Amino acid sequence: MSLSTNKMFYVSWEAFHRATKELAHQLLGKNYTAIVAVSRGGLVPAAILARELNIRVVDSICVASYEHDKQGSLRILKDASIEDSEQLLVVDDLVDTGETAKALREHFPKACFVTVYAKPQGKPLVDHYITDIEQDTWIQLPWDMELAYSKPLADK
Ligand SMILES: O=P(O)(O)OC[C@H]1O[C@H](OP(=O)(O)OP(=O)(O)O)[C@H](O)[C@@H]1O
Ligand code: HPA
Ligand SMILES: [Mg+2]
Repeated sequence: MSLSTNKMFYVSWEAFHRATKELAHQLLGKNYTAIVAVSRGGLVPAAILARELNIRVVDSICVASYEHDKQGSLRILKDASIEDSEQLLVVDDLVDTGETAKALREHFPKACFVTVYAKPQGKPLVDHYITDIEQDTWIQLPWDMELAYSKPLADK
Protein backbone atom coordinates (compact mmCIF):
# COMPACT_ATOMS: atom_id res chain seq x y z
CA MET A 1 0.00 0.00 0.00
CA SER A 2 1.37 3.45 -0.80
CA LEU A 3 1.32 6.47 1.49
CA SER A 4 -1.43 8.10 -0.63
CA THR A 5 -4.14 7.09 1.90
CA ASN A 6 -5.29 9.77 4.33
CA LYS A 7 -6.41 7.32 7.00
CA MET A 8 -3.70 7.22 9.63
CA PHE A 9 -3.09 5.12 12.72
CA TYR A 10 -0.62 7.00 14.93
CA VAL A 11 1.50 4.86 17.25
CA SER A 12 3.35 6.37 20.22
CA TRP A 13 6.50 4.81 21.66
CA GLU A 14 4.49 3.77 24.73
CA ALA A 15 1.77 2.14 22.62
CA PHE A 16 4.38 0.33 20.53
CA HIS A 17 6.18 -0.90 23.66
CA ARG A 18 2.89 -2.06 25.24
CA ALA A 19 1.76 -3.92 22.10
CA THR A 20 5.17 -5.58 21.68
CA LYS A 21 5.15 -6.71 25.32
CA GLU A 22 1.73 -8.21 24.66
CA LEU A 23 3.30 -10.10 21.76
CA ALA A 24 6.03 -11.31 24.15
CA HIS A 25 3.29 -12.67 26.45
CA GLN A 26 1.90 -14.74 23.54
CA LEU A 27 5.36 -16.16 22.81
CA LEU A 28 6.44 -16.84 26.39
CA GLY A 29 7.22 -20.48 27.18
CA LYS A 30 7.66 -21.54 23.56
CA ASN A 31 11.44 -21.78 23.99
CA TYR A 32 12.66 -19.70 21.09
CA THR A 33 16.43 -19.57 21.10
CA ALA A 34 17.19 -16.88 18.52
CA ILE A 35 15.67 -13.86 16.82
CA VAL A 36 16.11 -12.49 13.33
CA ALA A 37 14.96 -8.88 13.04
CA VAL A 38 13.71 -7.80 9.64
CA SER A 39 15.58 -4.52 9.24
CA ARG A 40 14.75 -1.85 9.61
CA GLY A 41 11.19 -1.90 11.04
CA GLY A 42 11.70 -5.17 12.90
CA LEU A 43 14.74 -3.93 14.85
CA VAL A 44 12.77 -2.18 17.61
CA PRO A 45 10.27 -5.00 18.34
CA ALA A 46 13.14 -7.51 18.10
CA ALA A 47 15.04 -5.69 20.87
CA ILE A 48 11.93 -5.60 23.08
CA LEU A 49 11.13 -9.30 22.48
CA ALA A 50 14.77 -10.29 23.08
CA ARG A 51 14.64 -8.52 26.45
CA GLU A 52 11.28 -9.91 27.53
CA LEU A 53 11.94 -13.48 26.40
CA ASN A 54 15.58 -13.46 27.55
CA ILE A 55 16.88 -14.33 24.08
CA ARG A 56 20.55 -13.35 23.68
CA VAL A 57 21.11 -14.43 20.08
CA VAL A 58 19.79 -11.65 17.85
CA ASP A 59 20.61 -11.25 14.18
CA SER A 60 19.14 -9.23 11.32
CA ILE A 61 18.18 -9.70 7.73
CA CYS A 62 18.40 -6.44 5.81
CA VAL A 63 15.82 -6.06 3.07
CA ALA A 64 14.59 -3.27 0.85
CA SER A 65 11.10 -3.55 -0.52
CA TYR A 66 9.63 -0.06 -0.68
CA GLU A 67 11.31 2.52 -2.88
CA HIS A 68 10.00 6.10 -2.68
CA ASP A 69 6.77 4.94 -0.97
CA LYS A 70 5.95 2.53 -3.81
CA GLN A 71 6.32 -1.20 -3.45
CA GLY A 72 9.07 -2.80 -5.45
CA SER A 73 10.43 -6.31 -5.33
CA LEU A 74 12.12 -7.45 -2.13
CA ARG A 75 15.91 -7.33 -2.21
CA ILE A 76 18.06 -9.02 0.43
CA LEU A 77 20.89 -6.58 1.14
CA LYS A 78 22.39 -8.69 3.97
CA ASP A 79 21.32 -12.15 5.05
CA ALA A 80 21.18 -13.42 8.64
CA SER A 81 23.88 -15.86 9.70
CA ILE A 82 21.47 -17.83 11.91
CA GLU A 83 20.08 -21.05 10.45
CA ASP A 84 16.37 -21.55 9.94
CA SER A 85 14.75 -23.63 12.72
CA GLU A 86 11.52 -24.06 14.68
CA GLN A 87 13.21 -22.26 17.59
CA LEU A 88 13.80 -19.15 15.48
CA LEU A 89 11.61 -16.05 15.74
CA VAL A 90 11.54 -13.77 12.71
CA VAL A 91 10.30 -10.34 13.79
CA ASP A 92 8.93 -7.44 11.79
CA ASP A 93 6.94 -4.40 12.88
CA LEU A 94 3.97 -4.99 10.54
CA VAL A 95 2.53 -6.83 7.57
CA ASP A 96 0.71 -4.84 4.94
CA THR A 97 0.39 -6.52 1.51
CA GLY A 98 2.28 -9.53 2.88
CA GLU A 99 4.95 -9.38 0.14
CA THR A 100 7.80 -9.01 2.63
CA ALA A 101 6.38 -11.74 4.88
CA LYS A 102 5.93 -14.09 1.90
CA ALA A 103 9.56 -13.73 0.87
CA LEU A 104 10.76 -14.15 4.45
CA ARG A 105 8.64 -17.26 4.98
CA GLU A 106 10.25 -18.77 1.89
CA HIS A 107 13.66 -17.81 3.29
CA PHE A 108 12.92 -19.19 6.80
CA PRO A 109 10.27 -21.91 6.23
CA LYS A 110 10.58 -23.47 9.71
CA ALA A 111 10.70 -20.25 11.75
CA CYS A 112 7.87 -18.49 13.57
CA PHE A 113 7.08 -15.16 11.87
CA VAL A 114 5.62 -12.45 14.12
CA THR A 115 4.64 -8.81 13.79
CA VAL A 116 3.04 -6.21 16.04
CA TYR A 117 0.51 -4.89 13.49
CA ALA A 118 -1.27 -6.74 10.68
CA LYS A 119 -3.47 -5.60 7.81
CA PRO A 120 -5.97 -8.09 6.31
CA GLN A 121 -3.95 -8.90 3.17
CA GLY A 122 -0.81 -9.84 5.10
CA LYS A 123 -2.47 -11.41 8.14
CA PRO A 124 -2.59 -15.03 6.86
CA LEU A 125 1.21 -14.99 6.56
CA VAL A 126 1.86 -14.17 10.23
CA ASP A 127 1.97 -16.74 13.05
CA HIS A 128 1.35 -14.17 15.81
CA TYR A 129 0.45 -10.49 15.80
CA ILE A 130 -1.27 -8.10 18.19
CA THR A 131 -3.26 -5.34 16.50
CA ASP A 132 -5.49 -5.45 13.40
CA ILE A 133 -5.27 -2.40 11.14
CA GLU A 134 -7.53 -1.74 8.14
CA GLN A 135 -5.95 -2.22 4.73
CA ASP A 136 -6.48 1.39 3.68
CA THR A 137 -4.86 2.83 6.81
CA TRP A 138 -1.24 3.94 7.05
CA ILE A 139 0.50 3.02 10.31
CA GLN A 140 2.63 5.93 11.50
CA LEU A 141 5.36 4.42 13.61
CA PRO A 142 6.97 6.35 16.46
CA TRP A 143 10.45 6.48 14.88
CA ASP A 144 8.94 8.18 11.83
CA MET A 145 7.34 10.98 13.87
CA GLU A 146 8.27 13.83 16.20
CA LEU A 147 6.34 15.87 18.77
CA ALA A 148 4.94 19.07 17.33
CA TYR A 149 3.00 22.09 18.61
CA SER A 150 -0.78 21.83 18.16
CA LYS A 151 -2.83 25.03 17.93
CA PRO A 152 -5.72 25.37 20.43
CA LEU A 153 -9.07 24.55 18.83
CA ALA A 154 -10.22 28.17 19.29
CA ASP A 155 -7.33 29.44 17.12
CA LYS A 156 -7.88 27.06 14.24
O1 LIG B 1 3.58 -6.44 3.89
P1 LIG B 1 4.35 -5.50 3.03
O2 LIG B 1 3.47 -4.75 2.07
O3 LIG B 1 5.52 -6.15 2.35
O4 LIG B 1 4.93 -4.35 3.98
C1 LIG B 1 5.50 -4.60 5.23
C2 LIG B 1 6.94 -4.16 5.26
O5 LIG B 1 7.02 -2.77 4.92
C3 LIG B 1 7.74 -2.07 5.93
O6 LIG B 1 9.12 -2.09 5.68
P2 LIG B 1 9.78 -1.16 4.59
O7 LIG B 1 10.04 -1.99 3.38
O8 LIG B 1 8.95 0.06 4.39
O9 LIG B 1 11.19 -0.74 5.12
P3 LIG B 1 11.83 -0.44 6.55
O10 LIG B 1 11.42 -1.56 7.47
O11 LIG B 1 13.29 -0.42 6.27
O12 LIG B 1 11.30 0.89 7.01
C4 LIG B 1 7.49 -2.85 7.19
O13 LIG B 1 8.54 -2.64 8.12
C5 LIG B 1 7.48 -4.28 6.69
O14 LIG B 1 8.79 -4.82 6.66
N1 HPA C 1 3.21 2.09 7.81
C1 HPA C 1 4.56 2.16 7.79
N2 HPA C 1 5.31 1.44 6.94
C2 HPA C 1 4.66 0.60 6.11
C3 HPA C 1 3.26 0.49 6.08
C4 HPA C 1 2.49 1.26 6.99
O1 HPA C 1 1.23 1.23 7.03
N3 HPA C 1 2.96 -0.42 5.10
C5 HPA C 1 4.13 -0.83 4.57
N4 HPA C 1 5.16 -0.23 5.17
MG1 LIG D 1 10.33 -3.28 7.07
